[in-house]
Amino acid sequence: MGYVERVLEELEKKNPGQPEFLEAVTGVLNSLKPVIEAHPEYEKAALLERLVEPERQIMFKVPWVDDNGQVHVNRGFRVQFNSAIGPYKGGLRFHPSVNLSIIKFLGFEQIFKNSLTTLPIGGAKGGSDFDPQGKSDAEVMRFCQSFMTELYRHIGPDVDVPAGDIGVGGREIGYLYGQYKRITNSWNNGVLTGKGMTFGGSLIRPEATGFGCVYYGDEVLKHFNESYEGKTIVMSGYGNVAWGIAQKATEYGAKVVTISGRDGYVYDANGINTKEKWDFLVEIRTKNEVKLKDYAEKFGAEFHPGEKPWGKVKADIAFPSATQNEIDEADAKALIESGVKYVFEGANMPTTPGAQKVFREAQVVESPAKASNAGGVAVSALEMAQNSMRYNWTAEEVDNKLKTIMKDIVANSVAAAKKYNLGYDLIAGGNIAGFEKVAEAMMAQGLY
Ligand SMILES: NC(=O)C1=CN([C@@H]2O[C@H](COP(=O)(O)OP(=O)(O)OC[C@H]3O[C@@H](n4cnc5c(N)ncnc54)[C@H](OP(=O)(O)O)[C@@H]3O)[C@@H](O)[C@H]2O)C=CC1
Ligand SMILES: O=C(O)CCC(=O)C(=O)O
Repeated sequence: MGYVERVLEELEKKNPGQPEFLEAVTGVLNSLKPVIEAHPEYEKAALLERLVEPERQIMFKVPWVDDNGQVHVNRGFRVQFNSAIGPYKGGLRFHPSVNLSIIKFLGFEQIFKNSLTTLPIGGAKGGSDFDPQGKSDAEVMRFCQSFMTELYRHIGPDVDVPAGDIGVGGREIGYLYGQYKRITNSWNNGVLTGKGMTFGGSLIRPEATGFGCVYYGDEVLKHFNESYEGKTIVMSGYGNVAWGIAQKATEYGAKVVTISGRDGYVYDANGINTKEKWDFLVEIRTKNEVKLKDYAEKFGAEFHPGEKPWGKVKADIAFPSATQNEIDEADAKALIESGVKYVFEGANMPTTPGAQKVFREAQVVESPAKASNAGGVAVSALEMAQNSMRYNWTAEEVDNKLKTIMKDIVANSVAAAKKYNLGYDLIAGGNIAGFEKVAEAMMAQGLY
């Protein structure tokens, strides 16, 4: 049994009931095998064992009161996974499915994603099983205040800098940051990223993950002498990530025809291609009374309740942008039959290992989420830089930096795969390029 297999076996024993975490680690470690073989010193230094164990895992209770005076208790998490290359950095997810396995998988992925950005940020993730959907603003505020009343002692501009993820957008970040400031009596270099533009937020951060994903795809398409012009895109989600993808892909000449949520998907044959439609996505996300089916009614599109968008319409490119494991083997086969040749991942780990195998065998080009959705955290790091400088860059300046970062991520991933004779393998290349920097930093910093 090789080093990687032994580490995976031990990991499985130590982490029962954490399928998402095991899935993420297995995917990464298997693709690192050529690197591990080339570096026998890693085994002696137990580098992989140290890499898969979070530096710190914090779990706490979050009591809050609803509008009727009823008290509820949710569970809060922050997993500070790896600080080898910078302060812990990663989003907070508020969603009923949140548990330790999901936060650990996201935190583990974040280590390599943050490394790929080339910026000095370590990996972390946090969140709660609180569901902001259906809650009033006042309830969301009280929950955020209670959550931060514990979290504040574990974060700081040089320690850990949280941001948003599913269920945590500008509103939640505002409430969390307000409570942080109240408790600490300090602006503390912004502490959270994704803040509002009037209190330290960076221009382009709301769009960054989606824009970055489209920029990443553009580089890949160029490699195959193709472009977005005239292509049809199927996409899941309608949130922060999907919103940015719809805008930028439209600007690049493609037509995005689907959005989706927990309750089904919408097919808009005319394309999700106007400011009015993009603004409506924000309304679905932020207003309890507006739902996906209202989009269909308002814009003359089709709503398909209870269904996923995969393989239902002819398309060239898929951007899964909702949640983990949302494309399984059957979905992958359906996507291939519908004509899809490229899958650019907006969501974290949206394809199951079985789906990845199907894509690989059919020579569908797939990006790993940690590379193609790194634009969000990259602009978060630019927000940290602007906050430290007490200065704001223009939207154009931030967007240009984002484009360069995404271009470099593709180039570095391709080069890493080439170095190990793996061909044009964006998944292995992304994992290897992200890992190499972290491994070097861990080896240089001694045992910790
Ligand atoms: N925000 C960011 O900057 C970044 C986000 N990501 C990843 O992108 C993905 C989307 O995040 P984001 O756009 O920020 O989140 P949002 O909360 O803004 O949107 C989430 C979207 O996903 C859908 N969704 C959530 N859970 C499910 C589910 N179980 N089944 C089907 N649809 C679901 C939501 O629909 P509904 O409301 O109906 O559930 C909604 O459309 C996540 O994987 C996140 O980790 C990655 C990098 C950065
Ligand atoms: O902006 C950030 O710090 C984190 C974004 C995020 O959660 C992610 O990249 O998955």
